[in-house]
Amino acid sequence: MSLILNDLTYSQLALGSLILLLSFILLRSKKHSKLNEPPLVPYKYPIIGHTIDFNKDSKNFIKKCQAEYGEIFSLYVYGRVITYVGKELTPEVFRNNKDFNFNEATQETFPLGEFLHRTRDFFNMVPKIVQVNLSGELKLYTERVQKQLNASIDEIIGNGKVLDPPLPSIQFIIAKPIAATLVGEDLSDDRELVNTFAYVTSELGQFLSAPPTLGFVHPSLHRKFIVMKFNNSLNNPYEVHRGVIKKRLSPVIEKRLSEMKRLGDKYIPPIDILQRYIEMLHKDYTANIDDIMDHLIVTIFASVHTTSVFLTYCLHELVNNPQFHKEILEEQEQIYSNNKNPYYSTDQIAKMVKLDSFIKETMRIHSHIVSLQHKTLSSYYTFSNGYQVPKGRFVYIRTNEIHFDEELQGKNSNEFDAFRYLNKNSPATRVERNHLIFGLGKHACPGRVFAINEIKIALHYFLLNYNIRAKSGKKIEARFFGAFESPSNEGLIFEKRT
Ligand code: HEM
Repeated sequence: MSLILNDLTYSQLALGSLILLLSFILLRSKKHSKLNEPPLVPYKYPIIGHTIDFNKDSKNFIKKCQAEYGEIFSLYVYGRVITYVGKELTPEVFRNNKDFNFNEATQETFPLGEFLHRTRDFFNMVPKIVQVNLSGELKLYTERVQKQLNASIDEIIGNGKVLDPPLPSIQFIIAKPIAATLVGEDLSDDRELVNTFAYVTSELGQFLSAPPTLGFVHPSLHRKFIVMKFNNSLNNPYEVHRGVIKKRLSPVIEKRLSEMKRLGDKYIPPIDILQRYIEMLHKDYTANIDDIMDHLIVTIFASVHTTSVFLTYCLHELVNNPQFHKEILEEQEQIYSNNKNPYYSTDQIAKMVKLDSFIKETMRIHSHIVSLQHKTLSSYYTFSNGYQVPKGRFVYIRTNEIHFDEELQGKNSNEFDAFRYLNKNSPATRVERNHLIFGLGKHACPGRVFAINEIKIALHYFLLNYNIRAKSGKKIEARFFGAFESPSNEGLIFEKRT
């Protein structure tokens, strides 16, 4: 027994030494770069670098580094040198989309392409379809979204309820109208399918979440580990959800293709995003069902969780800031009483300007400390201030700093001002260098018009129908995991207004 233990200790020691050696080699090779790199903030512990300080209190740590090193600096986190840029250099990262790429960097933490066994450019048509056929044709979907939001709010909250925690219920509420838009209203009545739309992203995220400690050995190992976990675990929630989507959609896709073939020009195509994907991906009315399904899955990943998180933050800020409640509610009541139809038109929704400003302000104050990671693709890139980053370098944006910068945001940037954007020609859908929640530049979120529209309608109904308060009676604070912000689990009480 003691011999076995000794053997084990020896192998652990050997592995430990190997990790140390590899890490030193990697670190030394980085020090020998000939480029004029941004300052690497000094750190106490080799290998670990800034990982602990960064995770313990990202906000203050980044603030301290900014105060000392200014616009651009690098940290050594989980075995990787990462460069962080502030408000001056951020537009350069977005503008130079041949030098920096968001998707390439995201693939390291969430390698969706590898999960689905697809090449990098397989999903290239998704942003265009979302931009042109969803956000660009909002009028086609706006009634449907209202109808389904009404139905899901009624189903989940009805005459009043405590949502504790609120996010899972909000995910369901948001998923139903998105399902109606992506695959049609008939399928959006299928509870199991809507559950899949609602929870596939968050359940997969939880299943794969692990601190990237393997990065201390080699930066690429974490990605390899999660791909292995994704492919080899028996309890991967994705497989269950994919099964549900396949079972429901296969017959629908097959039926549509056969009718398209049979009826030719006389075929009246259903209005939904599934139809757009079928039209783009079929050849002579034959299509690989998995190809179509995976495009849809990528669209679900991009849309449901993001929208649900921000709607939840909006509810929290409504509760946290009662001083704005009366004015916002009055706007909703006025729009409601002026409406002669069962549903609002997009023009009427555009008149909810106070609500729009409130949503944009909520998005401003709820940004991750650093985010919008980009991978450097060119052999090196020289910033306008002369600093250079090598190929492969991850560059993060200091989003929170930008979102609270007084020069960019105006007075009292630390306070919540629901009407900060009112009469400023700055709607929530606009991407600007001082508001990065939807990114910036060529790859800025193409779904933002749809998302803001959905959040607005949901809040409009919530405000008209419920008094909302925190279960604890206290201010609701978001949670932070390192630099990553997530909505509080604090319960919300919805009381039906009479
Ligand atoms: C509040 C909700 C949402 C937020 C906060 C959000 C945020 C973002 C961000 C930060 C990006 C990256 C932008 C960049 O690289 O500069 C992005 C990209 C994208 N989003 Fe959204 N998004 C939301 C909702 C949606 C919805 C509803 C859809 C679709 C129905 C969608 C589809 C996409 C797609 C396809 C991309 C990739 C764009 C590209 O690579 O060119 N998003 N989103």
